[in-house]
Amino acid sequence: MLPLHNPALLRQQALINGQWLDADDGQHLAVHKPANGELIARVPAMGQAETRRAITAAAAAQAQWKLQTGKARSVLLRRWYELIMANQQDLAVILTSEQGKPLSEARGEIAYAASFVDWFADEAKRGYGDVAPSPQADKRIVVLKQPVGVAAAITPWNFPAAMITRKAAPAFAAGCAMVLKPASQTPLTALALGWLAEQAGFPAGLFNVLTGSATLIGEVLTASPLVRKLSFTGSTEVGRQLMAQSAPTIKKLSLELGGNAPFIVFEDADLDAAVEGAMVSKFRNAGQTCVCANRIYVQRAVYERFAAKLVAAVQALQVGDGMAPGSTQGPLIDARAVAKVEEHIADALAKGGRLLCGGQRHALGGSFFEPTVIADASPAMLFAREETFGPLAPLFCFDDIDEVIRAANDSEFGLAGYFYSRDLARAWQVAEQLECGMVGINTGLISNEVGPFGGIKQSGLGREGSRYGMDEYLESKYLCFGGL
Ligand SMILES: NC(=O)C1=CN([C@@H]2O[C@H](COP(=O)(O)OP(=O)(O)OC[C@H]3O[C@@H](n4cnc5c(N)ncnc54)[C@H](OP(=O)(O)O)[C@@H]3O)[C@@H](O)[C@H]2O)C=CC1
Ligand SMILES: O=C(O)CCCC(=O)O
Repeated sequence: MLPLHNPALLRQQALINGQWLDADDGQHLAVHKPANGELIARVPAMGQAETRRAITAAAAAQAQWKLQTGKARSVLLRRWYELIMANQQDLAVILTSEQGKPLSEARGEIAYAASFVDWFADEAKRGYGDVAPSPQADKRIVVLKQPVGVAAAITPWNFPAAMITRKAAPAFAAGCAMVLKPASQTPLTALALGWLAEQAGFPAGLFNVLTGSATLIGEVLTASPLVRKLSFTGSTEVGRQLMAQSAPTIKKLSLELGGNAPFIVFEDADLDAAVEGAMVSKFRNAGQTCVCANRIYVQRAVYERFAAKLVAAVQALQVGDGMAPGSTQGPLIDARAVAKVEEHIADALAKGGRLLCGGQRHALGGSFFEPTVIADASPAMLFAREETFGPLAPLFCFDDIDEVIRAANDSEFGLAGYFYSRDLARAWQVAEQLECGMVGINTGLISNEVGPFGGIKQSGLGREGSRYGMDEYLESKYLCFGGL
């Protein structure tokens, strides 16, 4: 039993058209605690028929929802926000139990998730169009913003709350309905958010949460002509596949995919601040974040000093069950994640990497892993190309700015990049030249509801959060008034 003030938040049925349901065939998925493998709950393994019903319900709900004023939609979103924050502790307990991150981080994620609902409760009132000056005297040109229709969302396990609200809140604000398929490892936070939306007064069918087979649900969502928008956060491989599956129905797409963020420390940087930034960027959520620093480049003059300071900070991390007081790094999500970190470490050590700390599975067993730092990293190593998605910080050494920019941009990914420098001219130069959608300058934490989150190259399409986030759920309709 989870220690919840409100046990009703622990839902073990899926939400379709305002009803809490089991799968048609009664099949379930088990949800386990990554910290110790304990069974927490079972959720329905929904399939194709249930997905079709959810889409039909969403289409019916959307036909009414789009007629509401932005102000009316804003009121419901604000209620949802308030309920999420009122239940912050319970939601964090559910999140930590199924995902593993420390409870303090989970509380932070719930507040972060809620911030998108708060933000888009305001934006709901601002679906402005345009009036363009006409090139002909007898015409007037007006652009209306209209909701795209039914939106589907497929979300990952690493941020089980925030990746949902970052999609759902702008969708509802814009006048769309949603069918959500959360990650199978973390469905409970999603279902709890669905229940709170219901408590907030969302009409039946507006927000449907389907747990179950990714391929079966994904196939129906992408094939359906009623679904006009798909927003996905997850691996580049699955994103590419969903993009192909969405091609026959030409859906509007938002894809927030993998990253391989460079984190650059110039010799004029405030080294203590850079270490602090590297810690938050690299080790937040045990390194399982798409915007995590994956390659840390340090200028030669400060390389060893930075390395020593980073190792001291890493050795102060407390690995443990996320529910245990004082834990600052929980377990990795599963054995596959541990195997990937091990593969990257073994590869680096075989190619001349120098292990400064960590490097092993943690004595706690299961999927706990020691936070690790490897020096003398080189471009031949796997982490130079692939995201590790774990608590491994590789340190590359560089001499000059052109060399480091070339190295940083030598990636198929382009999500986030970070650098530390006190030189203003250099800051502009590097910020402009890094090939990525987001740049942290003298900070390792760029995520908030106000900044546009998203990548370039194979890191994806579109932007989430911010004043741009609602555009992803809106179409522009051009009206040409003639004969005036
Ligand atoms: N950009 C990011 O934020 C994330 C990046 N990743 C990267 O991806 C790697 C693998 O993680 P993983 O969890 O496997 O990521 P996936 O991309 O496989 O999973 C993300 C979501 O997509 C769903 N999904 C998986 N396959 C399909 C499919 N064929 N059709 C429709 N939906 C699908 C998953 O469902 P289900 O859980 O049911 O399989 C989940 O809801 C990580 O190591 C990391 O490198 C992972 C998560 C987030
Ligand atoms: O890793 C991700 O999938 C999303 C990034 C979390 C954040 O918003 O910072």
